[in-house]
Amino acid sequence: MMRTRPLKVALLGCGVVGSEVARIMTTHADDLTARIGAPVELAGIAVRRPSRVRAGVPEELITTDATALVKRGDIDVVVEVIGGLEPARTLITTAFEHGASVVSANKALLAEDGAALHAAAEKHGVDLYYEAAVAGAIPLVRPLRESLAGDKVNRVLGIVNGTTNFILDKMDTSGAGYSEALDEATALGYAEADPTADVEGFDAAAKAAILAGIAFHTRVRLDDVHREGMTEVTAADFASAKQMGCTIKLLAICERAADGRSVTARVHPAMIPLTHPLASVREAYNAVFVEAEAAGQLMFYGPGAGGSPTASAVLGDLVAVCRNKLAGATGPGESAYAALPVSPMGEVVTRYHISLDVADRPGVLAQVATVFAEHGVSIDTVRQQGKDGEAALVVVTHRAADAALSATVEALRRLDTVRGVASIMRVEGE
Ligand SMILES: NC(=O)c1ccc[n+]([C@@H]2O[C@H](COP(=O)([O-])OP(=O)(O)OC[C@H]3O[C@@H](n4cnc5c(N)ncnc54)[C@H](O)[C@@H]3O)[C@@H](O)[C@H]2O)c1
Ligand SMILES: N[C@@H](CCO)C(=O)O
Ligand code: NA
Repeated sequence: MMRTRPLKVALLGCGVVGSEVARIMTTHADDLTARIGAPVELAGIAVRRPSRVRAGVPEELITTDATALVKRGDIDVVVEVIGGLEPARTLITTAFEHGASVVSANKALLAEDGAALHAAAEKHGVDLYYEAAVAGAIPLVRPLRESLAGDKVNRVLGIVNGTTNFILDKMDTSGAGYSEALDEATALGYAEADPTADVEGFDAAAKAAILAGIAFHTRVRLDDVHREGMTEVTAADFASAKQMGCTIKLLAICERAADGRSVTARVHPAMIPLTHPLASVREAYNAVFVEAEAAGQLMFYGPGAGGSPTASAVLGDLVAVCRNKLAGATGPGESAYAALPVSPMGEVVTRYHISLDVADRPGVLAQVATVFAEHGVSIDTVRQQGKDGEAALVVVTHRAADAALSATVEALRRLDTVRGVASIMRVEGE
């Protein structure tokens, strides 16, 4: 039966995502009402700069006092699309204290403080939903939290940052250098004025922390995620990748250890074979593989950023939390009962592609091979190309602990016959 008293929604932030949320709430009001079972009313929109013209956004709803809006007492749901840690954290907590459920797109905050926010939501009997925080429009948080709640997820591997995928794709397909590709990403509106969070891997690491936490029923924070950005990937790395039948992607990888007793989460550039489905994820798209014991391998693909796709995920959450409100219930909260330790990067088992500039004389290859053997790292392939008394030596290893692989590289750097390490890249997806 349809309820006539509307559910009241407060929107915090009216930028790229918020303005699309307001637009869709207005244009699709009838459908949203039918799907929820009650009308939803945009009761207020908190902004920082009220003078900015926002096409289609009802002017009378605009306020600069976000705190007063969430404290009003008649708000059923707060949609937080401001971003950053503060004031978002305090506003969300205040919303819970005043009985409102919260829908947020804020991966930085959730990766930093998810546990405390979930606890606060639970204490006040309200929901905290955040599908938009990971991979934009792609349904991933709720499939992991709900659809796969009966399975055992062993691995989540994917491209979760659109800006960096766009840059790497340009470098691969057009031979552009990093800064040229970044300029194009900025001109097209993918990269922000300060692209640090994207290119240094912070954005992807926050998403990896959220995904690992849900997938492994374990608390994983941003600090637990090993993070390497993509600013040092060069055209030479792409040339090496091509020779191996690979491309380079910035990957987020969350894994359960083989013995099941610990987990790892990491973000770094890696070579993947061109035959791997992630290799064909182009431009600013995202794609995530989930490997679960019973389900096998699942792939989620789609637009991971942008106002309208991200608003789609926010609206999906809004419908869900409104339905819960009407039912007098809440959806699933934090599930961290497994409490598995998060192992450091050194314990991750992976493969390296190492390109060395060496002296081209007898015994050098044997010397290099000895360093690998001394660190217990087994070599898969070696390729050598000589020119003018120097040679480029490309070694691809078998799987070994990351600590042993990086110690091998350090020892190689100390050899007189090794003139330089031209590129080191992990190899994934095989
Ligand atoms: N843009 C995307 O593609 C995308 C995708 C997924 C998730 N997100 C997340 O969505 C959130 C919003 O992102 P965005 O791209 O819309 O950012 P944005 O910068 O375009 O919008 C944020 C808005 O919040 C306003 N704001 C700042 N402080 C405020 C305050 N105290 N009160 C009210 N308003 C305030 C800003 O003026 C700005 O207009 C972030 O958490 C972001 O990580 C964005
Ligand atoms: N800056 C992010 C936005 C989506 O979280 C990206 O490029 O993917
Ligand atoms: Na999503």
